[in-house]
Amino acid sequence: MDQTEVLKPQTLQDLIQILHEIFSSDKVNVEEVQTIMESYESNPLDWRQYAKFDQYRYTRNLVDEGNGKFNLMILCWGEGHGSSIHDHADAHCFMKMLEGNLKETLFEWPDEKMKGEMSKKSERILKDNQCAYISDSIGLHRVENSSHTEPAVSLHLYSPPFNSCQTFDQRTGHKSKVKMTFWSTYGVRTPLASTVASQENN
Ligand SMILES: N[C@@H](CS(=O)O)C(=O)O
Ligand SMILES: [Fe+2]
Repeated sequence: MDQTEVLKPQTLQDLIQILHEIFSSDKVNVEEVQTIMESYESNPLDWRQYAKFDQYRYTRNLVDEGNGKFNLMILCWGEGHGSSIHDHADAHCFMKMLEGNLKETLFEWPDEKMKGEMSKKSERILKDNQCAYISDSIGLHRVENSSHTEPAVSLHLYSPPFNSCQTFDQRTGHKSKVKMTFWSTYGVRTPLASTVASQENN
């Protein structure tokens, strides 16, 4: 057993340091990462500086760039917020609950030749400190905070990092490529002006 497998991170900073050690090797052991992420007991004092919500949709807030090996981010889900059905660009995706609950619905990849309703594989509720794992070989998912009264906060690790993915229309299976952005980086809100300006220049 590696040393990292027996360490329990006491803080988010601790967890980040352990993740750096794990990912410095070329082979990722999915179970090891999942166990370490699950063993961190969420303390809002560790992460509240990153937890920035939007009124209309879930936000993605970058916490650490993992020496180029992974992106670690905090996602903030207001009441009723949810994602589209999407893939994960051939990356490993770990998703740990920091606060509240999220519903994850798994879907099969649609058959390119056959249009029609996408098939649901399963669904589950992710709760306190639980860490889920998904990759494109497992399938596609939609994530939702179905609570009308409680927000939810989750910690996501993607390796290798990516900034676009595909989203899918549940009724037809039709896919589109979307760019993903950060609402904040290292606790600082992404300037809106820079995005607007660069779009105007194109
Ligand atoms: N993969 C999604 C979040 S989730 O629904 O798993 C994202 O990075 O925005
Ligand atoms: Fe996802």
